[in-house]
Amino acid sequence: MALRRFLPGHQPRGKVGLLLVNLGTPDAATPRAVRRYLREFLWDPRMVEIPRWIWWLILNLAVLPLRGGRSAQAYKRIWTERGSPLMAHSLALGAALGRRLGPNGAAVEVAMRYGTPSIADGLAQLREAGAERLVVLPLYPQYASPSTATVYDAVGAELSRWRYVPPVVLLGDYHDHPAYIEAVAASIASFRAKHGDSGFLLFSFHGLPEASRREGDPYHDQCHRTAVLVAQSLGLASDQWGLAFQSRFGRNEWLKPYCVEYLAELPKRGVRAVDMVCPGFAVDCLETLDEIAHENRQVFLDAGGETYQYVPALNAESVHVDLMAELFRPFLESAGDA
Ligand SMILES: C=CC1=C(C)c2cc3[nH]c(cc4nc(cc5[nH]c(cc1n2)c(C)c5CCC(=O)O)C(CCC(=O)O)=C4C)c(C)c3C=C
Ligand SMILES: [Fe+2]
Ligand SMILES: [Fe+2]
Repeated sequence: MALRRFLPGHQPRGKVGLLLVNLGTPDAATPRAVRRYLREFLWDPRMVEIPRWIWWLILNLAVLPLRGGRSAQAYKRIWTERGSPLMAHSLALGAALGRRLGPNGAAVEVAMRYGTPSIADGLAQLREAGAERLVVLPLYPQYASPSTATVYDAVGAELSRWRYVPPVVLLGDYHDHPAYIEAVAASIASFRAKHGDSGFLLFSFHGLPEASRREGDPYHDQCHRTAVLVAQSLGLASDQWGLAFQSRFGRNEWLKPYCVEYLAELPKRGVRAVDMVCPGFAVDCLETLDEIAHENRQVFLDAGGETYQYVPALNAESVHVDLMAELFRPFLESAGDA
């Protein structure tokens, strides 16, 4: 699909519609709702790149029956009065950004790549709000095909059904954007000022199959770059921080080191206290609140660790709203609004 883009030096004026897109999450912490969510999410060809018929069999005969119940238990542990944390934090971030940028002539909507509110709904809401230009931001600081690019697929598929497609900008990663690095560093510094500094900071990023790195996905390198820049900004020496990848899925090799193995090794190196941070997750979700803050804590303590703290994601904190506003600023300015 050819998207009409804003042209340099020829920016159309008028209201801009900003769409924040996150992954999606089950609408209840029940095996049925979790299976429905996983079926849509894991059937995306960018998620699992093996022949479709083989994957169909594995997904429907093994993954969904086995994982539905287990994941539902995990979701139950983190569920809130406002539903799934990923949804609650994403909506709160979108609302706060809307309050911040509304006076600049921007409408803000939040959509999920899988489930609801859908990308189709989000784009339609922006059109209803009178947006004459659209800017889409996948809420993933580091680019990966199964996270960032699949958002582009879905936006393109929806707009291919529109008669009039306004100018659209698809934003990419912001893994080394100074405002992002500053926001992550500030959030770690303020957490440590409040709760104490464990002396070692472990950055944990969602994993990807190792094959995707060989095939040119920049995700691995972008995660490293983010961690180096944040560590530099905090003035950390090389023995005061590390990087690992979590959430391995299936039996194939994924990006290494694996977070659980890294944590189990740390006490053997004499590191018995660790602060965990997951800057690849814009908002807290199952992967941070359950896997990192809960399950991996036990891994570290069982291996001889003593202190384990999790630094929350940026969520809807004002530092995150500032960051989002900064990423969108060039598009507001182009309309003479900011
Ligand atoms: C099938 C393999 C998976 C790939 C590849 C993958 C990439 C990927 N995912 C995120 C962000 C999130 N993933 C989340 C959950 C999650 N991810 C997978 C699998 C792959 N992800 C599964 C099976 C699950 C569900 C968890 C479970 O059942 O145990 C989440 C949290 C969702 C929530 O509801 O809270 C996020 C966020 C990225 C950024 C990414 C590529 C880099
Ligand atoms: Fe994932
Ligand atoms: Fe996980």
